[in-house]
Amino acid sequence: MNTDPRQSLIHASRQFHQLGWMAGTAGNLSAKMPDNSFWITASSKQKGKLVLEDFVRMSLTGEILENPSPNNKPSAETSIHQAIYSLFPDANACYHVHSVEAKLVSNFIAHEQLPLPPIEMLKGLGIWQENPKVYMPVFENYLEVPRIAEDIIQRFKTMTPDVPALLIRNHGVTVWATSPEAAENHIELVEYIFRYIVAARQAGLNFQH
Ligand SMILES: CSC[C@@H](O)[C@@H](O)C(=O)COP(=O)(O)O
Ligand SMILES: [Zn+2]
Repeated sequence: MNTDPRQSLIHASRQFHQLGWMAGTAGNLSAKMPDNSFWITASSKQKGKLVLEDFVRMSLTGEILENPSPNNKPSAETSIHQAIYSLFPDANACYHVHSVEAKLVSNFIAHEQLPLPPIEMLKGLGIWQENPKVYMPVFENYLEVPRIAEDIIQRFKTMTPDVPALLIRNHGVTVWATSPEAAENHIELVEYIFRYIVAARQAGLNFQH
């Protein structure tokens, strides 16, 4: 990460908005600067129309370091981005979107792990086994977002997720990666996988591990 990532975040946000994954003000994106601070979308901005002023630069411990517009507040879900950066030091970008499919698949299981289909796309998420049996962690959704962040920290202290992604039930997906471009790729891959899971269920296919 050598430069201001905001243009990459604006580009990704517009793409995701057009795909229906960041409808209205839904979702939030962040990416780190070389000094380990991170730019994150300001809360309640329309995600199809972001401009450079619609971001806040934060420290990893949650202080506002730079705010181009006095009315900006950091994303309501900043604590989740902080949790990801503290757990995964190689993560330089963290993207969170709200697709219909992410919400649907989070309801296909009652427990904490969603089985993923053994499809080729998993390679893009770092899974190179034949017929892999891998899962995506699912967290409960709470109105109080720091409670979700705390659950993420507690669970990932004792287990490493199979893929760099997590679902929040009835809410959306969060991915992390070494760069904004890689995070955009991860979002596209997990959303493809969610669409596949929904379609497989409609077709009566069962790939439970
Ligand atoms: C459309 S409301 C969605 C919010 O509650 C939240 O889940 C979200 O993703 C966006 O919150 P924000 O504070 O704008 O980053
Ligand atoms: Zn959200």
